[in-house]
Amino acid sequence: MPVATTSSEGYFTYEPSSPTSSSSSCPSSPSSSYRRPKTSPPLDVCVQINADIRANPTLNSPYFDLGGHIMNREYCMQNIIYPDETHETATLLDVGVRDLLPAPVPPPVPPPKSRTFEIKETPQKHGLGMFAAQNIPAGGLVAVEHPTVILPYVLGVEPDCEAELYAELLGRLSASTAERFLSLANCKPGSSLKGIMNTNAVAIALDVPDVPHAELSTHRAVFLNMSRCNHSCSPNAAWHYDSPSFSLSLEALRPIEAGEEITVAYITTTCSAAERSARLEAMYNFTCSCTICSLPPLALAQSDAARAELAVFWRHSNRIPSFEAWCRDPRMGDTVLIDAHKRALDLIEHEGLQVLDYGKHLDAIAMGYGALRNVYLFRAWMWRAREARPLGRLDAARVMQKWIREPETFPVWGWRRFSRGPRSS
Ligand SMILES: C[S@@+](CC[C@H](N)C(=O)[O-])C[C@H]1O[C@@H](n2cnc3c(N)ncnc32)[C@H](O)[C@@H]1O
Repeated sequence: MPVATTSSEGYFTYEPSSPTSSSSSCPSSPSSSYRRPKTSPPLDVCVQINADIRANPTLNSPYFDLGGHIMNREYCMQNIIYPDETHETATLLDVGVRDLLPAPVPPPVPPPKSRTFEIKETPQKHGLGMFAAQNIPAGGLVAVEHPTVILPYVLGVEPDCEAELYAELLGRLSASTAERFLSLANCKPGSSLKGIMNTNAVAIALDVPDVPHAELSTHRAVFLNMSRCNHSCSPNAAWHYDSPSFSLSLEALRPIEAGEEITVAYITTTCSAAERSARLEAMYNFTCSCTICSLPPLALAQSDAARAELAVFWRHSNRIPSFEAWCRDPRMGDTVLIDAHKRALDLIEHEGLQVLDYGKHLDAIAMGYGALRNVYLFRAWMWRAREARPLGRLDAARVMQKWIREPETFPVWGWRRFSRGPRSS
């Protein structure tokens, strides 16, 4: 069993303990576990990390307290063994999280039947990237993959310990997998394994125990293929993590042509180009040269304005009424809600931001026409909403198909009773 060395300085120590010290429900290799520190980090470290974590909406942890958090951690390293043994995952997890991993790990979502992507050099010298090997329709599955390495979002150890833990984690992978891992990009050359982890990590949510000072559900996962996706501020694909099958899927947000680069968004795409640039520089050490960021100044300012408008779309309850309020209120125009969603769709399509609630706007427009009992437009927009569903979601597609055939079975059919609009049924 690999044994980690003990750090004598700093606010954390970790020591190997018996591999049988905690039971695992997950099929796995022997584990090594590390107890947590006896002391808290310096106050300034706590204050900074607490502020960052509390302010990060993705982490959903507004009361995060680093001191309490790390005192309650007991990390363990363990490999996940898959039924078909075609993949390996080395994990560094809090034992409470490890015990909640799916057992047995099911196979991932079935991968596409034919080769959908290839990894090759990008013409813009962004290193390697993922490219479509065939035409992929909107909602199509590009790839599906188990993670190779998983670790907590916040690893409460001092830098020396961290480097040792990463090295040990890598040592748990086979030589060929470790070699592929080491060939991944590193945006902070010189920072070795930590740099590779941070450059390539995808945030995934794992189940965490419901206890005080629980581990954050957000974890960092590195993938050998998916982590090759480069960033775009108008991405044509998005990652989806499926917790039960322990796999990450990559789905097309709009049609992708054979040979086109497959891109995802590393950061929030609705902030201004200047903000995006600052974040990408700080986190990934590159200047974005995507089609949007390369626009001339006037067009870039218009893009910023469009994105700012989209960012607050759902927050403007005074400007955009709720569906129920619109259905009840005869003083509101028949198309006020529909027009607002159509405007958002136009902005999304212009900006290439299908990553933002594209399907939700289509659903809302179809719902609006359903409430107005406009059979023709209801069918047309429900068709578009159905087409925008990821291809694998067969249940949703079937239900929508039924509504298209029999509009009066749509749950909110005719809810806006005082409509003066066209009524075709
Ligand atoms: C997760 S890796 C992506 C794959 C990487 N290109 C490779 O060769 O493995 C992230 C790194 O790719 C590069 N990169 C990604 N998107 C980029 C973009 N839009 N413009 C320039 N470089 C980019 C940056 O060096 C970044 O640190």
